[in-house]
Amino acid sequence: MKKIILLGYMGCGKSTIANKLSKIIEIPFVDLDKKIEEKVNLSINAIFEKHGEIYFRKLEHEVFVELLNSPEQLIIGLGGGTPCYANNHELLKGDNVVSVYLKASIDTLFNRLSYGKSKRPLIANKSDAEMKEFIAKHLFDRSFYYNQAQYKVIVDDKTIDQTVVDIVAILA
Ligand SMILES: Nc1ncnc2c1ncn2[C@@H]1O[C@H](COP(=O)(O)OP(=O)(O)OP(=O)(O)O)[C@@H](O)[C@H]1O
Ligand SMILES: O=C(O)C1=C[C@@H](O)[C@@H](O)[C@H](O)C1
Ligand SMILES: [Mg+2]
Repeated sequence: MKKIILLGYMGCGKSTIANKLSKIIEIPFVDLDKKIEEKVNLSINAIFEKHGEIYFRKLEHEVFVELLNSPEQLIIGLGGGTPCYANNHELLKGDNVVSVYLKASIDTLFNRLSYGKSKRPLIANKSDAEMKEFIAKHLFDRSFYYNQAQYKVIVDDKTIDQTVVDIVAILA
């Protein structure tokens, strides 16, 4: 059974969209960030603080591969950086997955990330101007990896339901 993978920059809506999609198509949703937190019993913030980003990226790769190898059909919501490390982008192209990039503009990401940024260690301490500049550069650097997904859905100006409908159409 194919795994459905949702990917994209922090705040593009992976968790929100995957939760809704999961209810509609009745396939369980696993959030990779949550799975990592459960595995080591630490928040993502604490993992970055205590062990650093390199440790986090190794763990992220391990947990991603474990999920891909699990026997159940799953929707997997990746972390914002997952495709960009440890050759994880190669795993987006396999026959055993359907991968969907939720593509959001810099403005959409900035608006969505302005709420609750303290939980996202990469932007937690940035001012609004710094954050916008950071998102623009970071998104540019990451786009190559995100574009390795098999499908792309533009999420700007769409409601959660509209984006879910677009993904259901891809899966049909
Ligand atoms: N149309 C929309 N589609 C998806 N999310 C939306 C939409 N409008 C607003 N949001 C909000 O955007 C915010 C970011 O969404 P979410 O946390 O699902 O992103 P994410 O991609 O999982 O981020 P992260 O990579 O940090 O886990 C949430 O507060 C969500 O409610
Ligand atoms: O974009 C990123 O690199 C990250 C996104 C989050 O989902 C978490 O996986 C973590 O905060 C790193
Ligand atoms: Mg999320």
